[in-house]
Amino acid sequence: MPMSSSLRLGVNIDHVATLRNARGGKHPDPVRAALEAIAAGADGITAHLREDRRHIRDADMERLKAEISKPLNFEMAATPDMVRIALGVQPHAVCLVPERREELTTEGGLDVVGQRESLEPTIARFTDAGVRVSLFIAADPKQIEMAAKLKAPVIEIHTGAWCDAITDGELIKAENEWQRIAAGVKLAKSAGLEVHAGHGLDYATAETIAALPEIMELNIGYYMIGESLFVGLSETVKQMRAAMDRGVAKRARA
Ligand SMILES: CC(=O)[C@@H](O)[C@H](O)COP(=O)(O)O
Ligand SMILES: NCC(=O)COP(=O)(O)O
Repeated sequence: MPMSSSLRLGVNIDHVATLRNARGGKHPDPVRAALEAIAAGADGITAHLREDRRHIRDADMERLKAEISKPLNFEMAATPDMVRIALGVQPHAVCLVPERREELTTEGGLDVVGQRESLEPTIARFTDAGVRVSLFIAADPKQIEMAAKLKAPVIEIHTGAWCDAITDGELIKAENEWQRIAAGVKLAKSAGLEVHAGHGLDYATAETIAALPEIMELNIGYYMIGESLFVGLSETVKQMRAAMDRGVAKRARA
């Protein structure tokens, strides 16, 4: 079995839809991208149905559910309308994320401490419907402890601040963010949570974070879709998988 079998790669195809929507037509098709990513070795597909529908649309989610052979991770804000849509699609999992309409991208983690009362029944509804719930949170001990109390089986740690600090050359900030992530994933695992991570990852950061033995899944999109313009999506999936393998190999030596 390849080393990376313990670390799943979820490919986020949102930004194929961004490109499609730029001309209002059907090309490029995010479902075709999902099928190609799976053929190249992705373990699952992630797609974010934003309230403003800036990229993925309702019909994309329905087609993804019908056409892909691997688990669909449906990212969404925990609003009543989105809960209704997701329950209709019946994905393998939902990942509850914060959303602000004016943001360029998902800027931070969900405040599960502040939103405890509204999240509790939402998590229960999905759990009762057989849909796994993941909470997209910062690597903050209070948020992680609350996620465990809310009985969500999975958390996804928001890696955006760490990745941005690296890109911006802010080395002290990057190191602080990394220490927070490394401590957070340990705490989460010890609290019984399955730990995923994602946002802003590229080959180098995916390799680094893959070395943390607590992490079971990485969800990666924007960088991969960008890279695929140059080398194709299949090759990008293979290169990302190779980067993750290199990280997982470091687990064994740690
Ligand atoms: C929640 C998350 O990290 C991804 O869905 C990411 O947000 C990709 O979509 P956007 O670029 O629209 O934020
Ligand atoms: N949940 C994170 C995700 O799906 C991908 O984020 P990004 O790689 O597009 O930033």
